[in-house]
Amino acid sequence: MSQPTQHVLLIAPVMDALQQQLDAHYTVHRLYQQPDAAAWLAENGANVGAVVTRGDVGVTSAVLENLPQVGVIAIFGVGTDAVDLEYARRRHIAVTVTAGALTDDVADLAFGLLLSSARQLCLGDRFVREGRWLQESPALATQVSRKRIGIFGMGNIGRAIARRASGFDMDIYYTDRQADNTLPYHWCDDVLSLAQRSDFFVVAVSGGKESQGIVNHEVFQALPAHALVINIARGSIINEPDLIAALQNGDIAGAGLDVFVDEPNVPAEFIGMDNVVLQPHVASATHETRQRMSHIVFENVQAYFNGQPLPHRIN
Ligand SMILES: NC(=O)c1ccc[n+]([C@@H]2O[C@H](COP(=O)([O-])OP(=O)(O)OC[C@H]3O[C@@H](n4cnc5c(N)ncnc54)[C@H](O)[C@@H]3O)[C@@H](O)[C@H]2O)c1
Ligand SMILES: O=C(O)[C@H](O)COP(=O)(O)O
Repeated sequence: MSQPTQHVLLIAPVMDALQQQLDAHYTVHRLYQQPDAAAWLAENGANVGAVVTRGDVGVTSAVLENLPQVGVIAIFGVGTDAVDLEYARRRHIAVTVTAGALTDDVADLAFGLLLSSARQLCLGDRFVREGRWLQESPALATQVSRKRIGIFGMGNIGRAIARRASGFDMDIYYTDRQADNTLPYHWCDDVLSLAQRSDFFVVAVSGGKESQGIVNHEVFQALPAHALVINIARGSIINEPDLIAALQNGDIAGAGLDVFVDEPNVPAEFIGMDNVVLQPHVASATHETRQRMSHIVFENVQAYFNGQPLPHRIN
């Protein structure tokens, strides 16, 4: 039986420690460093056994077309929206993710954004640094405890956000593809009815074609004017021009955003708004979690080349 080739194709940079570990065990090719990626793929693609990529970058089917022997796509992350899973299935290419490793950190950042937005932590910080406290009183902010939180997407991260919200005695509403009757939270039939019941509206649904732009003008109209919108999932889920308009028109009170449509480009309108808290897609970016994610990616690549079952396979 022929063994898979021991060549790894890295689509985008990942943690240095993971790159070093891959380099130590395999021949690693960095597609993002190739001046002519198409020419490189045509010449060398046949050798590649494993693809390593990030959730936000994925790998195109056009690249995979050039990799006839590839058997695994190991994603450093949980988002699969940048990989055509149907195509991978047809080609019998396994897909692995780092599920479980990042859930708590992402939920923590969602809550950090929620608290920062409601309690105006960034404005308070600026107020102290600029010495304005010496001359004026700080502004009042918005209470979080006992308010209503609407969670769009009750998957691993949505559930972890709900657990945190329980600690704040919040009233928890959610929607997803289907209700989970084992959950002690209020089910909403759709995203609009969720919006109507949300003081805080948190986007934790997966990205991809099905959810693209689903949080749009209609949703912003359904939200109360005091609502704050938090997004730690994917920029593509929110219609960004609609969100900007809703903020400009006062249809909602503010937003806390870790993800954007065209990262790392962030619309100038957001940058100019004091009621928007911005983060550079760092929800899983702690030393502990990124190490765990690296370990999982390596484990899967190693299992593949050793002909063993892949421990974190989803497709
Ligand atoms: N900001 C970050 O750094 C970061 C980190 C990790 C994950 N993420 C994003 O967060 C997303 C959620 O992660 P997770 O671990 O909770 O995933 P998950 O698969 O456990 O949960 C996703 C949930 O969304 C639901 N869903 C998907 N499409 C839907 C639709 N159209 N309508 C209603 N519900 C729908 C699914 O049923 C599922 O319950 C990921 O897909 C990823 O894109 C972002
Ligand atoms: O780098 C990223 O995109 C996140 O840290 C993790 O990826 P994900 O959002 O696809 O899970």
